[in-house]
Amino acid sequence: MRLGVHPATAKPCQGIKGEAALVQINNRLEALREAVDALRNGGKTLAFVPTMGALHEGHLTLVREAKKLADHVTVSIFVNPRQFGPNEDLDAYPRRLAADAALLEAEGVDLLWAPTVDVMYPQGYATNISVSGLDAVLCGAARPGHFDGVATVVCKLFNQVRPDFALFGEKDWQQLAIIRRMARDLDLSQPHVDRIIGVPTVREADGLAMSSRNQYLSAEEREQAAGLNRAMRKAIASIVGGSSVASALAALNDDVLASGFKSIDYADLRDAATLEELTAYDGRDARLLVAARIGSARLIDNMALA
Ligand SMILES: Nc1ncnc2c1ncn2[C@@H]1O[C@H](COP(=O)(O)OP(=O)(O)OP(=O)(O)O)[C@@H](O)[C@H]1O
Ligand SMILES: CC(C)(CO)[C@@H](O)C(=O)[O-]
Ligand code: BAL
Repeated sequence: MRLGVHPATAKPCQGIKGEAALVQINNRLEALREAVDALRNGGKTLAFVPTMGALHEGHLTLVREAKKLADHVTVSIFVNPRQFGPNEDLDAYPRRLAADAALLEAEGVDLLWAPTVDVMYPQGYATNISVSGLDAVLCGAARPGHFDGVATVVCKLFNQVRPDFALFGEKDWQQLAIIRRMARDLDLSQPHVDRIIGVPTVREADGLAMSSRNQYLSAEEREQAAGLNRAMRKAIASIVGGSSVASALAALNDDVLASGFKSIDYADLRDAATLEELTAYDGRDARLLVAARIGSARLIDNMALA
């Protein structure tokens, strides 16, 4: 297969076997618009998977689900500076556009949008989207401004790509809740909030949630990192089995630290939709959400209670 890289034009090209190749647009918004119009021609539907690249099976699962939902699939790769804090890993974040494009082409993705920072935030850019309330807890508390950056870039990406469906991983549960809230509050129609689809977390064989940031782990840390999900499953079993939430979370803290993590940002039981903190489990749709640091990585995970 051969990639069709078209920074300045939106015309699809043919792969060497005659199949439509991935069209990659690195820059021009006008070219993106033309490519999107071409895909939508004749009433065809479009599903969109926004990413920051360094693609793994979690991302590719979103792509495969997207293909089931719509005629065409667009993926974006953009490491969004506005969602990184001043001391976070913006510079270290893995970037490997060519390898990512090859993976997407092999999955039959139609269009890859990989804008530069200047295209996304040109000189004079001044607008911020803030989803208040949902962004004050969990990762929002630990990473001030992070979800403003996410909401802002996702809103821009939605306007650029104008998809019928957008797919996000449940691994980033709070992000998904915030994006749905934004889509509802702003009356977005492309996509409509009901077409923002959450895809269950894809895990390694030992339970670790796949994440681009797992690459920061040494071999020893990678083994230890499995302790996070193990401790979560134990805590869930103990809450569902009747233990108090406080005692289950205290044991989870101990277990996660004992497995090699150096600190825990949060470990909470929360209402799955409102993210309200739950001090007792009353049978509602609840999630256990955890963020913890190991080596130079900050890993997150969440699971349903039932
Ligand atoms: N293990 C996974 N299972 C399902 N979806 C995932 C998984 N990992 C990431 N995603 C989803 O892929 C999309 C793009 O995520 P992103 O590019 O930030 O990757 P990531 O692996 O989450 O990276 P990070 O290390 O920044 O958390 C998001 O919707 C995210 O929730
Ligand atoms: C949704 C997203 C692509 C916005 O930059 C990012 O937060 C991510 O990859 O989860
Ligand atoms: N997948 C979450 C993006 C971030 O941590 O910035």
